[in-house]
Amino acid sequence: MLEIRSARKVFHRGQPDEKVALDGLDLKLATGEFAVVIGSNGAGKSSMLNAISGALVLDSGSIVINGDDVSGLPVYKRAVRLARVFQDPMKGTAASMTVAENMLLAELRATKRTLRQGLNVKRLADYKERLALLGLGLENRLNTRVDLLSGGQRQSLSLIMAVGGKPDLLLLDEHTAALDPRTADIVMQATVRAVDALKLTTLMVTHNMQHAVDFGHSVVMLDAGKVRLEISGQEKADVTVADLIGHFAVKTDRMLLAS
Ligand SMILES: Nc1ncnc2c1ncn2[C@@H]1O[C@H](COP(=O)(O)OP(=O)(O)OP(=O)(O)O)[C@@H](O)[C@H]1O
Repeated sequence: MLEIRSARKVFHRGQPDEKVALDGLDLKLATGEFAVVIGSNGAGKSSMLNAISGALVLDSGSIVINGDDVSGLPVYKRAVRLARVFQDPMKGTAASMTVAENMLLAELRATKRTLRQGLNVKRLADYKERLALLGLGLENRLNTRVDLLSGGQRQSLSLIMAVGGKPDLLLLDEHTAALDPRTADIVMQATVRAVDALKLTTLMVTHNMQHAVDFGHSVVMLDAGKVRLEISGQEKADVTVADLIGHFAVKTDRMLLAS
């Protein structure tokens, strides 16, 4: 369960370039809910994810995960409970380590164990099985350094590492945006399988309206640091790309009228 309560963040307060990134944002996600977050550039999507992960300290408001207020916790303490996959395939993995070593690191981080428990036969078999589900041949590259993988393979590995520890919350930050369409599709299918199988509470930010239509239980549209629209249930099942784009268009019309 995730609750964002009246989150507010202003950058460069009182200066000519003041920016209100989060303007009293409220959002509630039930355990196991998969919400897709959309919104125009500057709407506050990244700021919201950063506020959840602890990378951004709120001016006011709170972040509650499974009933615990984590607002005062630093990034590394929240990292035990949540996992994040970034747009940049370089961000989620350690380049100079092998695929297997990266998976071990992710496992140890999630289970709070020490590095003394190394790569054993059982672990390697488990990693192989999990990687095989991606259909990218990564299961045969356990000893390959990650910087030798393609962007798509690397991003897929980031996803597998992120979900391996069954986090309380999964944050997907435009995680398929830098991939070619076929690889993006593979990563999205793997995402949906993992989220469904592990019943992960998930927030996925995307600019891809087809993904917003096709995936998730709900769509949340941010605008100017607030939730502008929430669609779930039958309404979500029936929504089209044109409907979603229409909501962006209303804003544009409003802006034109105001100018
Ligand atoms: N570190 C920062 N310093 C100053 N302003 C910032 C900073 N981070 C974000 N902002 C501003 O806060 C607002 C929200 O930005 P944010 O990056 O959260 O939007 P976004 O919805 O993720 O946009 P995009 O789709 O372009 O990634 C914008 O006006 C942005 O310029």
